[in-house]
Amino acid sequence: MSKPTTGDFTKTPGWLDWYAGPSKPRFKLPADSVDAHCHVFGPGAEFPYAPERKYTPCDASKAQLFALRDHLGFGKNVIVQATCHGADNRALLDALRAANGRARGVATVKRSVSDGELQAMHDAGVRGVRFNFVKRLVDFTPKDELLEIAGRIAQWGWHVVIYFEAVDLPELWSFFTALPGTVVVDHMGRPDVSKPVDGPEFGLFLKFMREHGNVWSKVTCPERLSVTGPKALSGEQNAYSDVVPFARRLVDEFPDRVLWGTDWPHPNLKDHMPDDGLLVDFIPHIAPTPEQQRKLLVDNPNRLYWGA
Ligand SMILES: O=C(O)c1cc(C(=O)O)oc(=O)c1
Repeated sequence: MSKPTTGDFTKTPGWLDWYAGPSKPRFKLPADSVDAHCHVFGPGAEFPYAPERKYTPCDASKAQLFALRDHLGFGKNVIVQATCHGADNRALLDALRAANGRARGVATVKRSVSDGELQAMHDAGVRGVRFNFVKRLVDFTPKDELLEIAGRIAQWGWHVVIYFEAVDLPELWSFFTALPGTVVVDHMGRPDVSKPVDGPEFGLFLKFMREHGNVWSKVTCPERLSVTGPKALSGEQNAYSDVVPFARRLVDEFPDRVLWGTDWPHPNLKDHMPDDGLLVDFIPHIAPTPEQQRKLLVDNPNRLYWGA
């Protein structure tokens, strides 16, 4: 793979670039596996970062993403609009159009988006919108605007992706449970994995999924959630073992409503950048059986994003 570039923008101080030269995973992904959470950044010279962004990344182009897909052994990608592009979805749409049907997208839109723009996004492969409640990433959007968007996108059969911190779930509960259609949670609702998996915080998330059959979860981002590691570097085959019980609980209890993705190029990591090959080797720890692996990597994402 090529190396990350800086483009015309100055990166946020301390920015960690994606890992160049990831290892080949030992875990062999089933045929037609989907990396169901990843991003493209710019390149900034072609697709400028949004003025309202909270960070400036290194570039992470569609060609680099597709090279990683092929290297790791995925068949397809779901590309999620990154907050550094705000509601300007041009980089996302460009990547989707270049993917020859091998990528779907999740966009970020404002109330001012027209039906014609939504249709063009659908034609390019967008199948959802992302609502972000992580305060370090976005400014607040009024809930009535989000509900209006959620109502409009239903015409195209799209779903809503939500990103929030576990501590904020109680306050967001009534809004989330009022959302129509399928709702996909990013990164397991960001549990504090130093708390018990059977404790009240993760218990509330489990209740959310148990009581609402329309709610799915990405069992992603161990590199973000882990407190004690070990890190996915230097050939480590048991990376992020403190995150395993949380992800495994979701895969065990909701095998038909979980998705997995790399989260490449891993925005805003502070401590280290994982080797994406070793991240793939995390999968059999959270989905030990071939049936769980097939649902997580093949059946669920293909059903949700390709209608298969
Ligand atoms: O935790 C994060 O910093 C993060 C940021 C973004 C984004 O900026 O879109 O997306 C993610 O999935 C995770």
